[in-house]
Amino acid sequence: MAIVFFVRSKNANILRPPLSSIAGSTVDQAPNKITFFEWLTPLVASGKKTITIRDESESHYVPGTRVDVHTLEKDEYVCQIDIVSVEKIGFDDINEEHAAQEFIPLEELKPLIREIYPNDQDFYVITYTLVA
Ligand SMILES: CC(=O)Nc1ccn([C@H]2C[C@H](O)[C@@H](CO)O2)c(=O)n1
Repeated sequence: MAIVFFVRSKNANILRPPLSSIAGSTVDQAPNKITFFEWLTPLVASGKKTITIRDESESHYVPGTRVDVHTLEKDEYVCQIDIVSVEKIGFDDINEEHAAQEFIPLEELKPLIREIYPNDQDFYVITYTLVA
């Protein structure tokens, strides 16, 4: 059983859970590394690509945390990103807006996701910002 202590916000007279226990993932346990296919890393490092769509096993990133980006193939460090949000999405709901944020045409993005994850229906849109 998890016990969550509430703290009084400095800015408002409301009680909120401490940031370390929001959404079931704690900042302490948050992953601090993400890998991308090497061919995609220039898009991440230039700030052109601002989301990635992953399966449940790679969905445990925590908004507000900073993550090191490495290449999948050689595990080379590329840059850092700050996680903004992690939102569940069905494969059928992936649309042109996601494609623009992925910086990949939709007609390429959906087959790519299907190739990586042949059997999944549920995915997670991880939105991030490049750390300057
Ligand atoms: C291990 C693994 O699956 N790594 C992945 C998965 C996906 N991507 C990219 C490809 C697309 O841009 C989006 C959508 O899945 O994420 C990746 O770079 N590495």
